[in-house]
Amino acid sequence: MTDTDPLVRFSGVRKTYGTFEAVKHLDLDIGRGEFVAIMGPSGCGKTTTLRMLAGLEEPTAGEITIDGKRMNEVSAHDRDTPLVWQSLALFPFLNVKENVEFGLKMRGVPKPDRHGRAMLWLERLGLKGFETRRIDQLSGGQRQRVALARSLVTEPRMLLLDEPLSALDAHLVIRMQGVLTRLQKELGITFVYVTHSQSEAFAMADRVVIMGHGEIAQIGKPQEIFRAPKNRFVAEFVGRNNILPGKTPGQEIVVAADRMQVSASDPGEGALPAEFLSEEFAGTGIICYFEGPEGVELKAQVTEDQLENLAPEPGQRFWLTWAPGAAHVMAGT
Ligand SMILES: Nc1ncnc2c1ncn2[C@@H]1O[C@H](COP(=O)(O)OP(=O)(O)OP(=O)(O)O)[C@@H](O)[C@H]1O
Repeated sequence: MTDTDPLVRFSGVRKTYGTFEAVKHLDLDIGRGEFVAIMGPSGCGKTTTLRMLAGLEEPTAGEITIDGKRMNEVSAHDRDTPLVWQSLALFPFLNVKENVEFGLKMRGVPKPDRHGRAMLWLERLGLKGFETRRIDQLSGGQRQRVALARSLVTEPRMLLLDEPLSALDAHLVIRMQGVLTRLQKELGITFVYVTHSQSEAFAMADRVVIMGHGEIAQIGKPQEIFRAPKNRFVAEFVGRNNILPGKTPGQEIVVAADRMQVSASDPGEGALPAEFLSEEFAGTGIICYFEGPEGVELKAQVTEDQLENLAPEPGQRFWLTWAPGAAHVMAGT
């Protein structure tokens, strides 16, 4: 094994429940120290994929290796792959420190050592002073940090996270995203993070795996997936994209909403006439929705100043244009 060999390899992995194929065929390498997010709509097989990596489900076919060793038959207990998930599963009858120490106790680490390591991780996660609190005396964000400390205290090579932030308020999600990315980079641990949230995946991951119907639809850096979706499924899932007919029959192009320009008068050839429908404030700008030719929905992101100048009224006619370089031709459906 060299450092450049992947830490994890899924080769032709399939998982069926009865006749239902939850994961059809998965080939995926995950590098050492990489932050990979697996994203996709509900039921696409992302949790099943993570559970197979954790050893909680056995693949029906194919092979999963960690560090080059076949893992298919290795139980969760005998793997170095703790899983953090939304429901946390902290022990309510143990206090904060006891929760963090639990994994070490199970591994027979002596008491003074346990104490020192638990305190170190509580401090790293900003939980100093909370050692003797009961779990029900903590906020959601604090509980999540206890869960992380509990998983990280055993210093695993890899941490698996299944929608760990989905129960938190929006402002806490942003803070926890910062905590997670900082920890991951500092520790150099591999993170495999399952989420249905594009903003979480794109904000944190080095690479994003988009899954649909038990298969990988695209793997790439967040920007690649956003700017160059491979097919309609990815383009629609990522959102804020316009999918338009290309120059040749059957071809489709994608233009991201932030690359669409809106004019109140017809700028000439190539402009798409569109009726204004509504607008939506979206943090980074304002998304304007239009109805284009043949009822197709179109989106353009504008600034507040632009919106003020356009002063669009529902039903009003506008023209949408984009620079030639802004259109990405999709490879397939
Ligand atoms: N134990 C099981 N028995 C039968 N079917 C299952 C089982 N576990 C999962 N499935 C099915 O497999 C498919 C994939 O499930 P999975 O939990 O991996 O999806 P997911 O992408 O994580 O979805 P979500 O975002 O809703 O959690 C779903 O259709 C689900 O109903």
